[in-house]
Parts: sequence; C-alpha cells; structure tokens
Amino acid sequence: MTGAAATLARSAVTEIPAAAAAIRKAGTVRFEGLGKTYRSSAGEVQALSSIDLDIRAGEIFGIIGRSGAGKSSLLRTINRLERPTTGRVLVDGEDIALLDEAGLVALRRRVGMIFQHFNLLSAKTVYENVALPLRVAGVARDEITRRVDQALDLVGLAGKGGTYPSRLSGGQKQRVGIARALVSRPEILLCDEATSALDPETTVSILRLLRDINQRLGLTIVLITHEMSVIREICDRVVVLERGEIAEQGEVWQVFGAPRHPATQALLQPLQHGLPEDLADRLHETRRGPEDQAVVELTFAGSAVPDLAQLTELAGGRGLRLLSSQIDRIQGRAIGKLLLALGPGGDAEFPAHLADRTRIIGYVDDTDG
Ligand SMILES: Nc1ncnc2c1ncn2[C@@H]1O[C@H](COP(=O)(O)OP(=O)(O)OP(=O)(O)O)[C@@H](O)[C@H]1O
Repeated sequence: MTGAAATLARSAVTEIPAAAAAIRKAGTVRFEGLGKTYRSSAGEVQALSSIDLDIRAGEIFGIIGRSGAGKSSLLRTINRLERPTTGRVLVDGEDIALLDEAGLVALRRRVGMIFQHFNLLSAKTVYENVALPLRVAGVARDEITRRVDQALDLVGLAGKGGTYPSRLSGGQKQRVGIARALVSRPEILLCDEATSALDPETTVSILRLLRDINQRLGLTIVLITHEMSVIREICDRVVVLERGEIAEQGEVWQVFGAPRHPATQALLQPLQHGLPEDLADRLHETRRGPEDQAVVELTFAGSAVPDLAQLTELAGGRGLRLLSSQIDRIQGRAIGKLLLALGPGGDAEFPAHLADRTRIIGYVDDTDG
C-alpha cells in the first residue's frame, strides 16, 4: 500500500464511516437516448446520438474514443456543464434536467470533477484552493480546516497547504485538484483527461491514487481518455465512442481480449507489437520441407490460461520454442498472444482449452535466423 493509500485508509476508517456507507448505494448514472447537437454560425455538429448507458455505483468507468468522438460532451452532461439536446441523464435515478438552481448546486457537490490542466488558482495557496468549494458552501472555518487537512492527507500532500501551485510538479498539482474535488465528499468523480498532461511515471501514480480512493471511499469514478493504457490500468468497464455513438462496451478484459469494432482495434494498436520483423522476413505460407517448423499464434482472450507445461507436453519430443510473448493480466484474466515454433514435422493441434484461438501463421526453416 502506498503512503497515500495508508493515509487514506486511516482517514476513511476514522472519519467517514457513515458517509461511506451511504455513498456505496449512491453514485449511479444512466444515459437514456442521449443526443447532443451543437449549433453555431458555422452550422450544426452532431456530437452525440442514441447513447443508452448505465454506470454502476462504485465502479471505475472509462469513456474512450478518438479526438472528436464525443467523450467530453458525454462526461459534461453528468454535472450539467452540457445539456443534452435529446434524451435524459439520471443521477441516482433523478432526471438532472429538472433540477432548479439549488438542486444544481447540490448536484455539483455530489459530482466532483478534475481536469487535464488542473484548473488551480495560481494566486492562492494549496490550502486555499482546496478550501474554496467549502467556503462557497458556507462551511464553518473549523470544519473547513479539518476537512482540507484530511483531503490533503488523503492525496499525500500533508504539509503542503502553504505552498503555491507554481512550486508544485504536475503530479502534485493534480493531487491538489483531486483533494479539491474530494473535499465536498462527492459520490461521483469525473476525470477529464486527468493524466494527459503528465509523464508516464506520474500518470501511473495518479491512476493508483484514483484506484485507492475508489476502493476506500466507494465512490464512482467516470474518466475520459484517448489512451487504452489508462483504461487497462484502472477501469472496471469501458465504453468506446466513435463519431458520437457507442461502438462497443463491456468489461475491460472483454474489450481488450476480443475487440469487435474497428475503432477499438485502432485504439489498441499502440499497445500491440506486430510480428517480430526478423521472423516476418523469413516466414513462408506453406511447409517447404521436413525440417520446417510451424509458427503457431495462440490468442488468449480471457477464458483460457497459458499453461506452458501442457503446451510442452503436447508438443511431445518435437520441441517447442517461445518466439515472442505479449500477455497482459487484466482483471485477473490472461489477455494477449504467444508465438511458438513447433519442432520439425509438428503441426498445431493444441486442444481448444489451451488458448482462445490457435492458428498457424506460417513456417520457418530455422527459428534462429
Ligand atoms: N461548444 C461547441 N460548439 C461546437 N462544436 C463543438 C463544441 N464542443 C464540441 N464540439 C464538437 O463536437 C464534437 C465532439 O466533441 P468532444 O469535445 O465532445 O469530443 P472529444 O471526444 O472529447 O474530443 P477530444 O478528445 O478532442 O477532446 C467535435 O466534433 C467537436 O468539434
């Protein structure tokens, strides 16, 4: 457990038991027949159409898609920063279009948000930035101090209250953004490309913090990103948007294991190595002689388990070589591909339970090149 997580665990246990119990039931979002059309002097843009989607309480839900797919538009309907043109958004079963001003203020306390560029006030200290939502809400001074200290502790920034944002790293600024969002004790946290401005190492630490917060406080997290690696790192379920429509949705392991839509396949491309170049150069389609070795691709889509002992046994005395491997473990499932070369004379007759798909992609006369 990270230091921040340990702090979080302590503060969650000692400070928020009643709230956490209530939160666990709250935090659902439902989109019904949602559409959004922007109208401007340049004409109309249909940003979203026919979105039907349920986000469950306590899950981390990812919205992914290429630039312009409609991710921000969809996310921003959850706290009514955007109003849909058609359809409804229900938060905990309540149609948020019907909220009056007071209801909207209350909604925005229940639905916190963090941003790509953090949106901190540079002339105010970390403490003042985090305290701002509570000051606006008229919370008493002692209570503000207590809750800001608790929130800073929770994100691993205890002792940084007096610092100005310009003295902080990008990762620390995002931690301030998260503390500011959590200080109102929301049941839903919206993350608008929260790690896009951060380096890879800092991205991982912020994603872990979000996962810790989700697990310890039970709050629902909805995030948008254009990077499948972010989805793989922390999401439970994902929806892929393409031109304002749902391309596909499901558990993360399912979407990674068997992406059906070309948009999903394109988004996954950067995470996949193709056939190793030296092998591609020497691969031929048919067996040319008895010494040729079959190159077998085993695909793991979440059902089968790569059992190397069984694979070796089935290859018999012919020998088996591992040429390349790209297996991820996502939500406890094996997802990815193995490339194996069977010894001379062998063909791929592995039973179905050893991989979700097996195919011979060609033959080589020597695996060593
Ligand atoms: N205020 C606006 N006025 C007019 N068109 C808009 C407005 N906001 C978004 N759009 C258009 O709506 C479509 C969806 O935009 P949106 O920002 O929701 O997509 P996105 O997937 O979040 O994109 P990105 O990853 O580039 O931020 C795009 O064609 C965009 O140009």
